[in-house]
Amino acid sequence: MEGGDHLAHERKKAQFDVEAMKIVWAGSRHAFEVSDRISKLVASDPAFRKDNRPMLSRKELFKNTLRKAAYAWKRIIELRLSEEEASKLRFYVDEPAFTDLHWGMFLPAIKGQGTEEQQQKWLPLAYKMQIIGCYAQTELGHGSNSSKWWPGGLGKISTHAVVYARLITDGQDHGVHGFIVQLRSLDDHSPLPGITVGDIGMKFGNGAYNTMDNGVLRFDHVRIPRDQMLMKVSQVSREGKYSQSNVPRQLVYGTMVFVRQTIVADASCALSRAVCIATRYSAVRRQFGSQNGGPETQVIDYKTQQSRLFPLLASAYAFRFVGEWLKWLYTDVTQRLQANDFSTLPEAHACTAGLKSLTTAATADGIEECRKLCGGHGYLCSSGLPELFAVYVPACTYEGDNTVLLLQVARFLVKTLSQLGSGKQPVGTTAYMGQVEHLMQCHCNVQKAEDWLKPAVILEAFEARSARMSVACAKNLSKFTNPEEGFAELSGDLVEAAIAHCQLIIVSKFIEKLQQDIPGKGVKQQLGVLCNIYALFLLHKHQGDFLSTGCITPKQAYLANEQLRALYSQARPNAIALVDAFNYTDHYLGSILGCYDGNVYPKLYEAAWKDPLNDSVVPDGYREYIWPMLKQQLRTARL
Ligand SMILES: CCCCCCCC/C=C\CCCCC/C=C/C(=O)SCCNC(=O)CCNC(=O)[C@H](O)C(C)(C)COP(=O)(O)OP(=O)(O)OC[C@H]1O[C@@H](n2cnc3c(N)ncnc32)[C@H](O)[C@@H]1OP(=O)(O)O
Ligand SMILES: Cc1cc2nc3c(=O)[nH]c(=O)nc-3n(C[C@H](O)[C@H](O)[C@H](O)COP(=O)(O)OP(=O)(O)OC[C@H]3O[C@@H](n4cnc5c(N)ncnc54)[C@H](O)[C@@H]3O)c2cc1C
Repeated sequence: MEGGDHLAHERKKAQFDVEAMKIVWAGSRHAFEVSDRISKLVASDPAFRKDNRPMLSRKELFKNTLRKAAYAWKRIIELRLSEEEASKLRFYVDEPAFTDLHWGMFLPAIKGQGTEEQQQKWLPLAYKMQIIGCYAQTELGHGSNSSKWWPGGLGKISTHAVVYARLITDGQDHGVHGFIVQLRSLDDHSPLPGITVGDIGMKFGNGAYNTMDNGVLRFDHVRIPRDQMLMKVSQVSREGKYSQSNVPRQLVYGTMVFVRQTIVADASCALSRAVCIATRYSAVRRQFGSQNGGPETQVIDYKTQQSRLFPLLASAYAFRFVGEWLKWLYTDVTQRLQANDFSTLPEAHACTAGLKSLTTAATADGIEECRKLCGGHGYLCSSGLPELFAVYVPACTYEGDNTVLLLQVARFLVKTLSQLGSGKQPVGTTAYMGQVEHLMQCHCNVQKAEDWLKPAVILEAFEARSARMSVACAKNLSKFTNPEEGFAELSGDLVEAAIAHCQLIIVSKFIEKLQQDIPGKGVKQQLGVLCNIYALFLLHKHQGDFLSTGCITPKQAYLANEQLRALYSQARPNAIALVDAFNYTDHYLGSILGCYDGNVYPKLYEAAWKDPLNDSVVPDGYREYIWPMLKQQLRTARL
């Protein structure tokens, strides 16, 4: 079948209002309209073409990124785009670039840690891109005194950086502080005296993250003017005297709380993109299994395909909603900080760190699973999945290695439990710890599979599992005379307790979302199915935790799996419409397998001929290497 909508029959099966779901996914009608308009603007502009990326050399690739970034900036100015629209435009251009760090970390670091005066001086320059900045924290080796290594945008483009370094005055070390440092001349871009700077080299995957100039930086007797130390948290006077404002020192790391929150939202984008590709292709692809000469089975109808794909679809929605909530939490903590209320900072840190860890790990694994779900064609660059994986997978490492971040959550949990003894009632995401006595001995009362559809039943099982795992860690820790030694020894268990706590947060925020008024025929019902799939899939995957802590019985675990299978059947007719609700353009998806019309095979065939290897029938190198070999074989055969 040529042309037309090859997925039309699938779209007709939908049992809900897809247009209404698009608004839910976007977050609001306004967000949907902005996103829809800007994604189409980018998709229709040939300057933003991206299908040639895997074919380009590093130098060509990088120059191409600079061209796109400059052109994007020109369009932002010409069209007088708002900050929201400009950021959407960069998102849909879909190419990691120095601008991510300029807008995503350099500016927020100055806003969060600079004094009013410093903000007035630096922000206007940065907003107009008269200076370009990056965020330089990580070192080549351990410590904060070797060479900076990794910062994006540093290698070739940034004129300035927020550099994290130890502050020493009068021989006294005051720990790590942030400094604005000019790196390159604003006239000819050459490094300033005493500064060595360059790119750290090619990274994983062709194209992929190699559009970014991650860099190395060394200083040799470089003087930073005193007023370029970011002084909101602590100050050095003209006389060299060090003092601290009445705010927690942890605010120095505030930019990380902000960026981790954006990374959670980004996880839902990356995962939904992979899931959209795999779902559409699974409906297009047919394999054996037909009876009585009918059409072959669509692979999406195999239960095994559903049990791998639908939890990822549900996860994409779950991450979307927890990301929305995390944005609210971040806004709330920011407002409190402005009013000198620092009480919720530890929770905001634990939530952003833990959810960043969980969502990026699941998304990276999920993209790879989607590649496998597409069979052999998933391995082609034209499927879009190899590049998506290569670009995405460092999210498990940047902004804090995922294991290190879970250990931060574990510390927060242990501290919360230890404060129960002194009567401090936990609030927010740890409020359930207040019922620890009940959660330690409660029994799940599921008797039939449908009982697992009750939100209160699911919540109690997840709360009991998390509380019991944290309490077990706390009890074991108390056996050590040296707490740090105990923490190191038990770090494996602590990480698992942190995962249980963060999974509870995601499940509970999905359930809370369903308690809101959600307009649109059948929309809430479909989200209910996805919420249950997400929760029961986690329960099934981690049933060892639930069983070993005595939260559920083996029979109840069996019933949860039975209910999960029934939920997959309910999701099946809606699968294509649920991915259509992401409203992705074919340009953004960048995948032949995931194209909206499902006309996959002619497009794959056509794309193959565009590969540079097919420019000539006989390849370069034939005369030089193949022809002599063939002749040699001929002689050997004659002998
Ligand atoms: C940028 C673009 C954004 C857009 C994103 C969407 C699109 C994404 C796509 C592409 C863009 C990719 C961009 C990637 C950019 C990457 C940047 C980086 O990687 S920057 C470097 C980040 N580095 C880390 O995260 C290191 C991890 N380590 C830590 O976080 C450590 O905690 C530490 C901050 C280095 C401090 O270590 P230290 O040993 O000194 O102290 P700790 O014991 O860990 O902590 C002491 C107390 O402080 C509390 N704490 C720690 N961190 C924070 C924080 N951030 N906020 C608040 N509080 C914090 C900790 O809990 C301890 O508290 P107590 O126990 O004492 O109460
Ligand atoms: C693509 C990319 C972009 C980046 N961009 C930036 C940027 O713009 N600016 C910037 O400053 N940095 C950037 N980084 C650096 C990034 O933040 C660090 O790589 C990250 O924080 C991890 O630190 P590390 O590389 O030192 O890993 P390590 O800490 O050396 O980790 C190595 C291993 O040790 C384990 N480990 C480490 N510490 C502990 C512990 N305490 N307990 C148990 N296990 C532990 C980890 O789990 C990991 O398995 C970027 C990195 C990447 C890959």
